[in-house]
Amino acid sequence: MLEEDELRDAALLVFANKQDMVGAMSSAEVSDALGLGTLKNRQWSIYKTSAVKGDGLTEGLDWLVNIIQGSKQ
Ligand SMILES: Nc1nc2c(ncn2[C@@H]2O[C@H](COP(=O)(O)OP(=O)(O)OP(=O)(O)O)[C@@H](O)[C@H]2O)c(=O)[nH]1
Repeated sequence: MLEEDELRDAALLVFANKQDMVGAMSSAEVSDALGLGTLKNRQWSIYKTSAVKGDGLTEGLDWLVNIIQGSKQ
C-alpha cells in the first residue's frame, strides 16, 4: 500500500496497541513484523498504546502533527 503514488510522501504512524495485555509485542517486534527497518525515504514511528487506558495515543498523534506541520514549511 505504501507503494501507492498518493502515499509516496506519507509519514507512517504505527500504534502498537493493547500494551495493557500480557504478552503484547514490543516496538522492536512490531517493527520487525512489519519490516519497517527496510523502509527507505519515509518517516515512520511506533508508539506503544493502550486504547482502553488511553496511553500513548496523544504522544503518537503529536508526532504525526509535528511531521505534517514540518512538511508544510
Ligand atoms: N485490552 C485492550 N483491549 C483493546 C484495546 N484496544 C481495543 N481493544 C479491544 O479489542 C477488541 C477488538 O477491537 P476492535 O476495535 O474491534 O479492533 P479490530 O481491529 O476489529 O480487532 P482486533 O484485531 O482484535 O483488535 C474490542 O473488544 C476492544 O475493546 C486495548 O488497548 N487494550
